[in-house]
Amino acid sequence: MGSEAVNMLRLDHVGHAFLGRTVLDAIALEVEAGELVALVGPSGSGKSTLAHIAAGLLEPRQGHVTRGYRGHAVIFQEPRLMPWATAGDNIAFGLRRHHFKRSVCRQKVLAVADRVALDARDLEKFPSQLSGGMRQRTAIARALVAEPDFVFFDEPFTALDVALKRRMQDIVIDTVAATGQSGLFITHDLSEAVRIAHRIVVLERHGRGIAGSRTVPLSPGMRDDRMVFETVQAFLTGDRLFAHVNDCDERSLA
Ligand SMILES: Nc1ncnc2c1ncn2[C@@H]1O[C@H](COP(=O)(O)OP(=O)(O)OP(=O)(O)O)[C@@H](O)[C@H]1O
Repeated sequence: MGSEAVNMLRLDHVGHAFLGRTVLDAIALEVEAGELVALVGPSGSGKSTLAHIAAGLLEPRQGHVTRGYRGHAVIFQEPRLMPWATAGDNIAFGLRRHHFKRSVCRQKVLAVADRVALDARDLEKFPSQLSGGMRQRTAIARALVAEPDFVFFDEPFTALDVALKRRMQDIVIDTVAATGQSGLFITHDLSEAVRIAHRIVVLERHGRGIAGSRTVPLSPGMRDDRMVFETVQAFLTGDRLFAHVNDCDERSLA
């Protein structure tokens, strides 16, 4: 990123506590235009809390959040679709603030559905008639339909199987490359972070602060499986910053 890069998101001295227990302390974080930053750390280290504060869903106890983007969307781990509306209407909900003509809405819904591999018949179905992956693709389409210039991803693919997870990651990689969108991607999966992000920010072992960050070599679309595997191994075995990333994660204890 050049020196002229614009901050799309900036957190200064952000702190938060729940029930008197400090979860985040003196957090400083920046995301530049066109940059996808992955935030990793063990379970309970405060990743979601940080993302929610950054997205304005939670007011921090201390510090400031500065947002340089025009519009953002949030994609959660669960699709959070309206069960009474079809997939097409759920996606169109993402356009509710824009007051487009019906025909324009329809065009935009079809175009974004195509990007996430949902066809016209899928769009007529209700969430209960869709598979888990289709529901999550619908949620992604709803987030992207209004073409936000910043997206918050809160562990969006954790519940998906490996093949589907990959496909979703490819959609994120392609969208960021094609639109110049920026984003903050929360994940506990270092391989996912290495595959999709420009830069990885690591939270401290017991949360609270940021331990450091690393730029991932090559642009996301250029990384093959071998490169991702070798980079993850190098981070885990040769870089102290990542020494605790897999610790204390209840998902790895199953
Ligand atoms: N609403 C809440 N009330 C009280 N404590 C909370 C609340 N939300 C989160 N916490 C606590 O704050 C800490 C950080 O939680 P957070 O969900 O941000 O971590 P995380 O890194 O995203 O974890 P995971 O990877 O398991 O989702 C945890 O100890 C959690 O129990």
